[in-house]
Amino acid sequence: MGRLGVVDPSSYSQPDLITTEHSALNWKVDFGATKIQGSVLHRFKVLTANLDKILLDVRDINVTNATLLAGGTMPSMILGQKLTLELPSGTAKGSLNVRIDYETSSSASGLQWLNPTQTLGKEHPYMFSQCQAIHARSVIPCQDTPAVKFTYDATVEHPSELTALMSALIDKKEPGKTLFKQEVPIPAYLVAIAIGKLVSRPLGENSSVWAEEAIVDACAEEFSETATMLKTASELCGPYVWKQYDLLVMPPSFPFGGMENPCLTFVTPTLLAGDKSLADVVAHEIAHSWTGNLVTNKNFEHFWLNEGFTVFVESKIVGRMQGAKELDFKMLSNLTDLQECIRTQLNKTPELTKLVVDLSNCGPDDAFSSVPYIKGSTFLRYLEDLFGGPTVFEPFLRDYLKKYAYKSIETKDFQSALYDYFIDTDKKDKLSAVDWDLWLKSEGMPPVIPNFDESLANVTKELASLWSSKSVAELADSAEIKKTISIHQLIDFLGKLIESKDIVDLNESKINLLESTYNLKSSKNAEVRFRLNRLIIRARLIKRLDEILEFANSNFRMKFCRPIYRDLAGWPEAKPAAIRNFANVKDQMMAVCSHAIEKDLGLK
Ligand SMILES: CC/C=C\C/C=C\C[C@@H](O)/C=C/C=C/C=C\[C@@H](O)CCCC(=O)O
Ligand SMILES: [Zn+2]
Repeated sequence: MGRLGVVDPSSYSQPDLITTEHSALNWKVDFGATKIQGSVLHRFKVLTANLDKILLDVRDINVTNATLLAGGTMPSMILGQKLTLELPSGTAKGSLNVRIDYETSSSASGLQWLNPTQTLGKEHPYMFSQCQAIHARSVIPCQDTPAVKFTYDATVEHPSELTALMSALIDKKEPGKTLFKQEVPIPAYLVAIAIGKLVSRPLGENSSVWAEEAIVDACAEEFSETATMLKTASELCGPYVWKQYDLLVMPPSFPFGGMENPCLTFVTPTLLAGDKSLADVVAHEIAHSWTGNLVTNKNFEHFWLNEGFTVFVESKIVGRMQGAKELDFKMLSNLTDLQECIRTQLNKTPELTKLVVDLSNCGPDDAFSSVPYIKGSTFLRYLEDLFGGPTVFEPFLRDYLKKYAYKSIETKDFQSALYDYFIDTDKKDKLSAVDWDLWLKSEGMPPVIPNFDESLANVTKELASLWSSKSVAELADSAEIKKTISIHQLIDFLGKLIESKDIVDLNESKINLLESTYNLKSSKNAEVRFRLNRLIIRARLIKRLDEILEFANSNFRMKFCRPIYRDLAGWPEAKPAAIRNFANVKDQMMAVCSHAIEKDLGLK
């Protein structure tokens, strides 16, 4: 790929020379052709005199016409990975409007189209977008870089029996046409749309949950803590500027746990555990309303500024609601997952275990892992402890968020915020204690593990060591395994067991004992089912392969299906069936997911 731009290696669009201020979208959503047809009218601000061309990011977009509205001649276009709009010589600094007529491809990487049979209601089609990191360019010819933030409005024509939602406020609703407005500037990756047979239930004053009718009441119950989470987050981070906070519970093919689309978080239905135990993903997405959506990474090399901060705030929300021990347990549990990710997903690309990565020759989707999330939040907790704990660090966090709200920043901006805040205080000696290079540039696990409260994690550590070191007969006699543990401890314990180097007697009887001891067979919790399936694979129980594949087909959240396929790829007896299964279902996956699994299965 090479280093394309100084500001963002993943974009052609030269945000140092020109920036988008506002985009007006006019879309006809064609479910028959699985395409969006229409136009975008960009209002650009030209930052340099005599700019000769505008470069926009595009992927699989068919541009039919482009018009410079503010004088000048018709630009010519060269389509490819970049759309070049040539400007008349002598173009001055200032405002410039360009309208582009276009249609998306039916295989646009940022869109998914479901036919009625793939929905719960089975009667109506559904479509949705997922633009992070750089898929907005398959939906809109645009400056697809988080260095550029713009407001947008949209007029969307769609089948009148369906509801259209966007990452914006609804401005007007007519039969078959919905108008939207996002008045807070956002990066292109936060433009989002979903259209389906959707209904809503209220969650709070400015908050509702949307889903298909069959599950909407269960969703309202599962996410009933949303308003409390929002309030807690605002107390921590400052005023909530987006006016509305809605959740949309997506079809199972949604590839992520949640996506922080402004005004309308998208969440996976795999959070519906029936006991609110997985609702911390909502706390995470709410936290993004500040960390990520208001203060945004300038490019995806600094993704930890979005995700590390978000996990840090998420864990504080959880801590405020469930107590300090739960907070620390969550941070420690995350470290178990990070260990697994470094050992498996990133074992051939250790450079991607750095907090700040080099994306000159790597697409953001390929670099994605839990490192920015967990190493990033561990770094912030380390800094919090170093500077004197939450009473000192939380006021700094608010100051940082206020200082960079509405901006796009790099890691050095965070460094300077920390220096500016503490340099004239009695904490200034702590600034020189931070080994920035060690934290930002070294590979592997975090260089320092903070002093977390280990009381909840010790229980799971002991259980994992018991289950890995004892035989089935010894375990059956042990009183230890009969002790009650929380659902979060169960998830963490299973994760630790997966991470155990040796598991004595890992066979059918041990899996049976595990299942009966913790009622795993009846568990609706996707995190539990995911880990259990991985243990069944590790136990090489070939007769349970159908069950494993059934789980892999029940949702296409990459966090779950990728490790399952990776594990199956390492099991020669099961690999052919895994490949066959993948071939049967891959068309139901988003491109980001099917491409990743092709790699996991060694098909690419
Ligand atoms: C260092 C990595 C650089 C760039 C990666 C950025 C984006 C990659 C892309 O694949 C999109 C990611 C979107 C993530 C959305 C939500 C996550 O928080 C979900 C985490 C996993 C899960 O819970 O399912
Ligand atoms: Zn996130």
